[in-house]
Amino acid sequence: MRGLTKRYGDVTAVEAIDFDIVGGSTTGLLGGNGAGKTTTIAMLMGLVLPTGGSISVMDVDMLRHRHRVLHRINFESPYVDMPMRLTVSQNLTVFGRLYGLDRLRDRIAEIASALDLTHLLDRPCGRLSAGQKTRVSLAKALINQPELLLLDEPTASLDPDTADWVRSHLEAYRAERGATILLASHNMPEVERLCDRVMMMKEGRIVDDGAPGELISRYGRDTLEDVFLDVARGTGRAEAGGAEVGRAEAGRGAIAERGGRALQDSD
Ligand SMILES: Nc1ncnc2c1ncn2[C@@H]1O[C@H](COP(=O)(O)OP(=O)(O)OP(=O)(O)O)[C@@H](O)[C@H]1O
Repeated sequence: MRGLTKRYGDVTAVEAIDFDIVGGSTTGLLGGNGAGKTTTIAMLMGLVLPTGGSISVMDVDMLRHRHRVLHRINFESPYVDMPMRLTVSQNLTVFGRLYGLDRLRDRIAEIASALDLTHLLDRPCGRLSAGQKTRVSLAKALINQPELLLLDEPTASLDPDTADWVRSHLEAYRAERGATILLASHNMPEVERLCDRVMMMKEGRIVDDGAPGELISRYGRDTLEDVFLDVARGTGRAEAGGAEVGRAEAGRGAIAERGGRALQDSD
């Protein structure tokens, strides 16, 4: 993404953000409510048109030719319901056809088995529990074996056991397929576990960027949750003038530098 901006009338949801994501990595997008995470992901998928800037996914200009790459991408969010009256099987069939998959019956049987959904295939999606719905959403998100998987709070409202199960499945999928994952989450232990790198968003900007361990040490904290609170509240070592320290420690190129500048600007 380069200079990516989204304005809704007077509200600037995302402001001139730039980032690259390395193939095969899992990147976390963190930020408080309204920071711009969902808008960023929606622009990546082409669901929301940016006000300015550019997006390239797997060398395809998403704003001009997204149809060339959408079949290699998928998305999951518990906030997006599947059609309620269709059964699990019907829903997966619809999405599988949208992706133009061959041998769709076999693929549905395979993914249903992997996600423990076989006994639910004939049940309408509106009659599933939250955890079951999440497993169906995940099946939909993986049906085309995406190379880029976009996840918006994939474990929100799940019990700890089901959430752990979903995380393990995501880890296994990434390891097996070498997939690239972008994950917006408010769950810090989840981000620490899954992500190689974290981008911190605040008021539409990326204000810091690094591996979870790097951010924790840069802010002089014990957990990513503490770092999150520092960024959200504008407190802590890096926010209180540590941007230079952050840059020097990071020394990891343009994005970390931009994070530092954004912090200085907001100071
Ligand atoms: N369709 C819309 N029309 C107007 N404003 C919008 C619209 N969608 C989002 N916004 C605004 O854009 C900003 C960013 O919202 P966004 O949903 O991207 O944040 P978020 O980081 O995903 O938040 P959350 O963690 O609460 O889901 C917010 O101020 C929000 O009110």
